[in-house]
Amino acid sequence: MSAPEDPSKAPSIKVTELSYLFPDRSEGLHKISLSLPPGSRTLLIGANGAGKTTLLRILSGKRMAPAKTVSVGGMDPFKDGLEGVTYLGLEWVLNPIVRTDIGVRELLKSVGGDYYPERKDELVQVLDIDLDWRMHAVSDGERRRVQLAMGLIRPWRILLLDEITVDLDLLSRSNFLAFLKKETDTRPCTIVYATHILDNLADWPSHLVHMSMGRVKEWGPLDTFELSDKGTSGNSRLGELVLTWLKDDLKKRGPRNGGIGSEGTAYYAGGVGGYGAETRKD
Ligand SMILES: Nc1ncnc2c1ncn2[C@@H]1O[C@H](COP(=O)(O)OP(=O)(O)OP(=O)(O)O)[C@@H](O)[C@H]1O
Repeated sequence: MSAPEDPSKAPSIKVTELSYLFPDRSEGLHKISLSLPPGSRTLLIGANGAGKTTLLRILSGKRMAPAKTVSVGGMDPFKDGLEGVTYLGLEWVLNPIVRTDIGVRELLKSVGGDYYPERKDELVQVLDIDLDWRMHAVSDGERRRVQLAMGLIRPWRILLLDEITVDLDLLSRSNFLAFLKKETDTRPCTIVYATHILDNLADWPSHLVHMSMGRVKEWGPLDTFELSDKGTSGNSRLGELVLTWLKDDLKKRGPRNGGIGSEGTAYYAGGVGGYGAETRKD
């Protein structure tokens, strides 16, 4: 067994005045600055469309940022094609191989399971995976657990997670988050996790980043945020804080489509061609 590595040697993430235009010239990110220390676990929070995926894709080197605006472990992720950065997002989730008639053992082997047998065994246990499953015959959540094991077997230095835990049941997700926390505590690695699900997350992050409309509105270590007194547990206090952020962001953004909804359009009861989810009983 190799000697344990020093967690303090983890890479940091530094973003300086980063603005980003999409190919259609619309603005994706506006003057973002962040400094996430080695070994940090950052929660990236913001409404749909806030810019979380855009930022994560830049950090992973999948999109090019202007020179000197992004440094991951001292390198430019796009130019230097970073070794050790794992980005797990939608494209990765949609990889069709995980829907074919293939066994879990074979899949895990194909992503380095034999090179990292201890990590493989730990992930199989943490994610409660049956090595005899065949991927065309598992549930969505079981498939996602296998995918997570596949993505995490190689010992990454930076992990960028773009809400890929939605299919996990509460216990699997909780075990998974505990595993990630242990990783940052015991080896040099740093995590940024974009999520809308705050269950069991109160004690997880070291840092919070709040994004809205392509900007970072506030960020910093968790203990610098004032958590609401309304919730009794840490979980609901984090939830209250995020709810306040999102309501405020929505108010600042204003209604879409010139506010036609506020002029009486029936969104739910009947909605578009009776597609609405709510049923009026009167
Ligand atoms: N290729 C593109 N060209 C133009 N605009 C885009 C492109 N991709 C995304 N956008 C827009 O940029 C904004 C930010 O998108 P992004 O995917 O980063 O949001 P997000 O915070 O990850 O949202 P979600 O929580 O829904 O995943 C959205 O308004 C989206 O419509």
